[in-house]
Amino acid sequence: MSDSRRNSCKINGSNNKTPFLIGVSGGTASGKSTVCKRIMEKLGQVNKNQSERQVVCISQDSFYRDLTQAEITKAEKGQFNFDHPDAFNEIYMKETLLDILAGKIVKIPTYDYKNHTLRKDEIITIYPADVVLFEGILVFYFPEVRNLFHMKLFVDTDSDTRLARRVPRDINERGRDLEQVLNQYTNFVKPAFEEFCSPTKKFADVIIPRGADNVVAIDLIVLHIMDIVRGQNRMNGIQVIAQPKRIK
Ligand SMILES: Nc1ncnc2c1ncn2[C@@H]1O[C@H](COP(=O)(O)OP(=O)(O)O)[C@@H](O)[C@H]1O
Ligand SMILES: Nc1ccn([C@@H]2O[C@H](COP(=O)(O)O)[C@@H](O)[C@H]2O)c(=O)n1
Repeated sequence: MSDSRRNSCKINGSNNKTPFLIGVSGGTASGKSTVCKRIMEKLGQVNKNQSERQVVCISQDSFYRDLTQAEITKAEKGQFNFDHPDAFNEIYMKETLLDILAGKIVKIPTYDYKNHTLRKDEIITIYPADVVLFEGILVFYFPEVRNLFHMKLFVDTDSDTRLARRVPRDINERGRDLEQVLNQYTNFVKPAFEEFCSPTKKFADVIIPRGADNVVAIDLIVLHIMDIVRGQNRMNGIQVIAQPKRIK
């Protein structure tokens, strides 16, 4: 990220500052969303509505590409590879992040895991924020996306734990059955993690072992975010809710 991109820029006649953009990657069910939630909680953002938030979180799943009918039929049998980079719309992802960095208001569809489609009727509006978290399995895979982040976090949770979390989540929340979840995991999720996601760990600035359980790491990250945002004189509404314990 060049210094010029970090600095204030003039968009639509008003002075907007570039949000601090944080990428959060890690394998499926490693705790990416939970880590983002903890960061937002500690920055006092959770009980605010979207337009008032100074810290917002976006999922890479909103950038899955539209599937053909034949691909949807495969997906319904657990035979479509959602863990391969080709499953994503890289251009839309990059352009959206560039718009966010330019201080524009962006509208992003939510993702419907039951039907394998983007929910164009359920749109999240992202208003200019001080800090934007972008989480997903392959957020560091695409170089032009990766290079946009000011800070890169990798949530490192062992694969047994991740599978043990994914099975009940996919059955209870994503409308899958056990056989489908295990087949998809064995045929696509695990091999793609090893080929595409795990190698991107080397790009991370901070690796968070054990995800949201790692309170020390999350507190340090929150303090760093505070320092950066404060240094840019952009502390409009952020306040730290939980200060880390100091060593006496
Ligand atoms: N530290 C944790 N301890 C226990 N369960 C967790 C923990 N972190 C996440 N989970 C659970 O595991 C599942 C996946 O977590 P999530 O944060 O959504 O992962 P990801 O965003 O990486 O897919 C969710 O059901 C979540 O509640
Ligand atoms: N229609 C879909 C789309 C994605 N997946 C799986 O979701 C995983 C990514 O989300 P996490 O919250 O687990 O990071 C990814 O591993 C895909 O396999 C899906 O099953 N169906």
